[in-house]
Amino acid sequence: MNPEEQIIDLTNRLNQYNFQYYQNSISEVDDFTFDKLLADLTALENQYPEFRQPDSPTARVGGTISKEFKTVYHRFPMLSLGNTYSEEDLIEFDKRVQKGLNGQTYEYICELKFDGVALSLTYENGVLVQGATRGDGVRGDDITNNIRTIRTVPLRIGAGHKATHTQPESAPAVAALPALFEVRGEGFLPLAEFDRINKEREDIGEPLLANPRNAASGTFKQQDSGAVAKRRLDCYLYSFLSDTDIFQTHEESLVAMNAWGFNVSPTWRKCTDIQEVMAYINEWETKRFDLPLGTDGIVIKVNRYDQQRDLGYTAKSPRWAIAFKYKAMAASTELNGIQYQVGRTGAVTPVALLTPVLLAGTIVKRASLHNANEIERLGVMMHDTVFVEKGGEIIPKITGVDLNRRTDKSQPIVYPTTCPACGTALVRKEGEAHFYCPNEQGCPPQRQARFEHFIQRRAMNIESLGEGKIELLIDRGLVQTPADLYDLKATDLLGIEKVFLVEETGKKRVVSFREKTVENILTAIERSKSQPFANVLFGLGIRYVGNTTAEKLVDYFGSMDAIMNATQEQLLAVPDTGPRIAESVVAWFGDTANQEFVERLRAAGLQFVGEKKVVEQEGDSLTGKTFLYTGTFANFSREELESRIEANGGKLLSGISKKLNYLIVGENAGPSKVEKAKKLNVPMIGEDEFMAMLVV
Ligand SMILES: NC(=O)c1ccc[n+]([C@@H]2O[C@H](COP(=O)([O-])OP(=O)(O)OC[C@H]3O[C@@H](n4cnc5c(N)ncnc54)[C@H](O)[C@@H]3O)[C@@H](O)[C@H]2O)c1
Ligand SMILES: [Zn+2]
Repeated sequence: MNPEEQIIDLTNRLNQYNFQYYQNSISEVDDFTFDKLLADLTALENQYPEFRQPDSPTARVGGTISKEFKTVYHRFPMLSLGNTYSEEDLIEFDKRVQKGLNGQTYEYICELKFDGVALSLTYENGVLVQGATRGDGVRGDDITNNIRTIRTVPLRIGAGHKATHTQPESAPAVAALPALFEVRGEGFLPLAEFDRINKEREDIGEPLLANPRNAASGTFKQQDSGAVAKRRLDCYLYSFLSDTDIFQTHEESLVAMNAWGFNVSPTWRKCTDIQEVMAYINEWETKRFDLPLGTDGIVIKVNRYDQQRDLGYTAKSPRWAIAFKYKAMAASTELNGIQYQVGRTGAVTPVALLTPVLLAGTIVKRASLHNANEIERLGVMMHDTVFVEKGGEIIPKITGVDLNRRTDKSQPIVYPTTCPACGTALVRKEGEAHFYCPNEQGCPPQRQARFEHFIQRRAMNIESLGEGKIELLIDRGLVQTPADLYDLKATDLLGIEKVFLVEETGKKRVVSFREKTVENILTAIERSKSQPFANVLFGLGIRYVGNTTAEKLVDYFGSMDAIMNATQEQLLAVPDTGPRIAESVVAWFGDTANQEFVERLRAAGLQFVGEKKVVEQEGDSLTGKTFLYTGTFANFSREELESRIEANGGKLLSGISKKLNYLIVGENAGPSKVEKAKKLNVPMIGEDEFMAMLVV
């Protein structure tokens, strides 16, 4: 390729990566590769400015705005940051700052570079009035409703908010706040929350989220803020902007924001020279893994605002700041074996067993390999030397094979064709990454996991049976299915015990049923009979039926019998229920073993009817008509709108199809829905027209 072709090629590739990253929350390459390509393009453009493309990613903030949200213009542009992976570049940056400031003294503030999504929050008279994404830097998406779900974001400043941590310096009083100001920060999904969501997804058979950053970005872009609230997003604020300057330095603004109740990470530090910056970088290289969120580097900012102004901006980023990015922590070690774990839904997950190696401060012995495709993609063989990396995630992953160190010892990995636990031939459905053991009733790990699912707090809440006790009951033949729990008697349990060998530590652990334990367990089992129906439905362990779906099904159908007898068609009418869920529910209740299981639970006295907000029939003016809505309404909340539709005999559909009779269009309607409705000639009505239909 000649330089021009190279420039065009790089421009197109980077624009495509940007599009996937910002629009679809997908990383097609890792950040290091992306940054390297961008640096290559910058160098080429400097050398051959005549070939530079008008849509070059080197001069623009990478994001875009989306059609689903209202577009808002930023009062102050939201820029990117220059970045580097090397200390030499940092020294260069420091020299540029020194030169730019003509010999004045200066200080830096170092902060962690939080790996999430840039957010801008606008406050008017102390009240949060707008929350937006960075978008293309000039315009962003208005995601105020989603940002309001973040508990640490104050909706009003000054009213009863406390600093998240104490700082020695004194901060200005809230009274000093200008009537209009903006704070900026990084929205993120805490690692523990990311883990929790993925466990839950694994539990109900959903594909796992790739990493916390992309998960956060995807979550902020969801239309349903109720769903957003369920993922406990968080946000660290790191910048304050207003028309009138109330601070002289960045440091003052951090201290004040914290004092006013904004969530400011306490990890920042003032550094008087670049050596101190280096020390900060070294200190946080491994310490950052103890933080509750993913970080990918540190940000260095000139402290004084007047000096920031003197240094100014490029088209894309401030000259007074730079990001130093850590290369992903990698280590190489030998792959000794693969453990194939069978989950509750029968999905087989390979886990790599490694020669223990030190990585980012912890000893790593296991790494995730996801599925058979991943093994193939990596081209990894048994006894290969592999690279393990710790990125934003908690579990390290294998990122590649050191082919230079492959020897005759390396053996192809033969993916099992039968279940490692029960020997049944594995199956793989079209379009699925996992192999499954279809022996749902008889496969021991599946059975065990079904119990664990059933007893969890959000299902039947019999957690006193956790930690090896279920295993023991199964072992002794006391229970086969969770329904058997309801037949247990004190005399069955008293005195049984088992000694487990804990693999990790090599120590023994005794699980025994003493009098007190037995009493607790039986009480919890008895109490579980009054757990709400939605918990029971979730506890059944139907694939794809998580908590939220269970609640929606219960709200819609009201009883177990109605759900058992529902056709796919009827299930599809439940809000947010697609064909995948509908099929899975019908298939599950069609199985005779499952039917018997359900009947035994009924006999045991579990709740089979929803504490239904019984929709009181108001009339039948909407009978036979189907509805869907988009946007927000002056007279109804979403819930009210839904119940009014039902109360008047109408049906809510989950998506736009030819079957839809009316799309009710509110304020801030989703343009994609409107477009689709137009395409399919679905009549669109406003709130007033809908209200008129109710009265008829
Ligand atoms: N893998 C991919 O396909 C892909 C594609 C596009 C972008 N990217 C990654 O994203 C980067 C570009 O994104 P960018 O333009 O947002 O730049 P950036 O993420 O490197 O830096 C700017 C951002 O840093 C964030 N930030 C975190 N902590 C901060 C702090 N303490 N102070 C100030 N800002 C802080 C802010 O959100 C800010 O917008 C690339 O360098 C690349 O690493 C990756
Ligand atoms: Zn099996």
